[in-house]
Amino acid sequence: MSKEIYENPDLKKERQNCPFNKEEITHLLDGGKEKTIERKQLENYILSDEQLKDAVPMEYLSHADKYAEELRKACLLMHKLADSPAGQVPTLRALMGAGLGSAVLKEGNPLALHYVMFIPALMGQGTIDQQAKWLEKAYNLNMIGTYAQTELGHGTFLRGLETRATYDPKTQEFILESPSLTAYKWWPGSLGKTANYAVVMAQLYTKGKCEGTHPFMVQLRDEETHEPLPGIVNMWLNPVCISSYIHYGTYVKPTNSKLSYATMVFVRVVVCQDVTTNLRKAVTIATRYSCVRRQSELKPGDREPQVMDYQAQQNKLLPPLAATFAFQLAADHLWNLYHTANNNIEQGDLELLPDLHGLSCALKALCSSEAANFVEVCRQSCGGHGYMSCSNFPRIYGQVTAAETYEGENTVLWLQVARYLVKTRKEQSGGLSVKYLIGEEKGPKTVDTTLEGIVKLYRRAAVGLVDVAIAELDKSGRKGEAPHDAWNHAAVYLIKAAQAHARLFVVESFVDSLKEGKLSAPVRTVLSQLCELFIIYWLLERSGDFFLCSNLTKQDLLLLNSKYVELLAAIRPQAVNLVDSFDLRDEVLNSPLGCWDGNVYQRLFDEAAKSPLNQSNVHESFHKYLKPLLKSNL
Ligand SMILES: CCCCCCCCCCC/C=C/C(=O)SCCNC(=O)CCNC(=O)[C@H](O)C(C)(C)COP(=O)(O)OP(=O)(O)OC[C@H]1O[C@@H](n2cnc3c(N)ncnc32)[C@H](O)[C@@H]1OP(=O)(O)O
Ligand SMILES: Cc1cc2nc3c(=O)[nH]c(=O)nc-3n(C[C@H](O)[C@H](O)[C@H](O)COP(=O)(O)OP(=O)(O)OC[C@H]3O[C@@H](n4cnc5c(N)ncnc54)[C@H](O)[C@@H]3O)c2cc1C
Repeated sequence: MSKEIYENPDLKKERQNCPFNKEEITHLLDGGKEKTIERKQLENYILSDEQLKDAVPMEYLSHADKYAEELRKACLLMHKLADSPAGQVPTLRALMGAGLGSAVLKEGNPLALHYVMFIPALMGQGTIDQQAKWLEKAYNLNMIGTYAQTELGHGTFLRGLETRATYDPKTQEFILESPSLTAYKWWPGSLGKTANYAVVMAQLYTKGKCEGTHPFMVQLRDEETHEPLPGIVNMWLNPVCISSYIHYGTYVKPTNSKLSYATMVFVRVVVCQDVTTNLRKAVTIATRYSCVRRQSELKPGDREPQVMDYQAQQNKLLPPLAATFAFQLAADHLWNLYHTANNNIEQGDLELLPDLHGLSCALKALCSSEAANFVEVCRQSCGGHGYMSCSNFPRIYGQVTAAETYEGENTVLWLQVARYLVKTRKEQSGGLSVKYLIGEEKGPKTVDTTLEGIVKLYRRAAVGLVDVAIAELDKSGRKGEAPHDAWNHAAVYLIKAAQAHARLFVVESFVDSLKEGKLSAPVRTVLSQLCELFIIYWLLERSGDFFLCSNLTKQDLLLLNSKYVELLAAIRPQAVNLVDSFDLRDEVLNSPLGCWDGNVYQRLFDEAAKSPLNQSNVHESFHKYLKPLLKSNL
């Protein structure tokens, strides 16, 4: 007789009479029906392998054992690549980030940097000959690389990196050295124990002149023994300059000195998608749990309600739910810009490089910071159980907050965006992502609170805040301040302008995607409600920006607040159906709170029982420490 599949009755009720086709949203998020089929086949292929399952929860292993266990599984995954039903590239993409990969490698993939930074650096900056020499070796895993840029003393200020690569024309070699403790490469993933090669960013010196930071291929460890090569600690020999600009001993300047930063741009684009995947996990866990959890008393004398029925809980969870769609659609637009810009750059056309740099900085900073805030709200919305390690919130939060720092610390990236906006506004130039700075909203500044009217408010705020920042810079200039001082003293305004620019891009991506998308009426309805909820939410959160730059009134704000709470109530009944549409398997969620069947309490209990401390009634430490204390009559 088939085993009855348990489904929490409340979740079961939530799923009845869903007014839209969940699979249609799944296909939209996957990029089409075929992609969904491919993803599910790959998930089955990976998650059915018993050797990839953890014998004990990772949190109970030592640091060294965690590393060894993750490396064991990472290597096993690489062996499985060849037979993957989805092909190598889609499989690698799925295994590197917060999705399928995190279901197997819960503490992180020791080989991630090899694929996410080392190989892209070779592809983006290596010469044809260098690619011929190294790419096949890297793809065949005959070498494991990392991307070593950050030093103990410098991570942000690349022009301040201390590692030097001095070209010796006699031997036609580069001597790499870390001249000081603060020059030691620090932070690069896999550098400690896994990688035997690295792309090292170093200041290139030739003929006594510093030509700025350039990438170098450096062998770190013996390919057989894995022992660090002699002198690897503070003097690295025999590196090779990647995309060498040394031609017969003479340095030839690249067409754009920032092309050596291209790998970072690529990862910033990828990070937007990855933090969105993590946010989707957090929202799914919190939403399902909030429909299983019953607590307190809403109507006196009634049964304890599902906590999702509190407006306060909806206010916590529905904006992040909407954000997962907003960030996904914006990341898709950015990805398309990346491909267009990269294809142009390969033809020598660098025109889109500033747009790509500006937008990738803006979106990486916005998606990572907003996702981090939203993940924490999701964690808090689950009360004490959200605080448990097994809830998976601590791990998700750690991964998303890391993205606020790596690949360019967010504040620094916001200032890069501001630099790009100020320059664009002043030159009335700029391409794709600042089109509205040129064609700013003309006409009366009256406010209408329709979707189109709200988008116009975002445009006014984006342009207006750039103009406020420029006015601050000009005011400082008139007081005789040097440009760098004026820039520093306008930082608060500059960052506000950059953030408003990023939010406008996300809002327009969401609205445009719904306009252009071939969606069924029911899906369009629910996604339009999420879109309107999200853009009103952000407006209410940042109302000061809008008061500063438009004729928004107190009445308008009260009207928008009423619209907001109406939308909370309208979307509430579809919350579980929307997160079900993400189609995230329990193994990917890796949380008793978010499991599809809602069997939360039994799974929490089973997780607690796995703790080593719960394998005996009295831990040995009692006899060593506590018992003597109890007897000591202090
Ligand atoms: C499916 C897979 C999922 C994977 C999941 C993700 C896993 C990710 C793992 C990542 C691990 C982490 C890796 C790292 O952290 S690697 C190290 C990252 N470090 C950084 O990002 C450093 C940040 N700092 C910088 O980028 C630069 O120092 C900074 C831009 C801040 C300043 O550089 P610089 O001082 O040289 O430049 P200026 O500010 O003076 O500007 C000069 C002009 O150059 C333009 N510019 C600057 N950067 C770029 C760029 N990257 N591309 C293009 N153009 C650039 C800038 O706009 C100026 O132009 P104008 O003169 O025209 O204004
Ligand atoms: C999980 C993780 C993985 C990483 N992986 C790698 C890797 O694989 N390879 C690699 O090379 N690096 C890696 N890094 C390092 C990462 O790239 C750096 O930490 C990051 O670039 C920030 O630089 P920093 O640490 O020097 O911070 P700092 O720049 O020292 O930041 C400290 C403070 O100074 C502020 N600040 C700095 N400059 C300015 C400015 N111009 N204006 C205003 N404020 C400023 C910052 O906003 C911040 O508040 C990783 C980091 C993390 C957390």
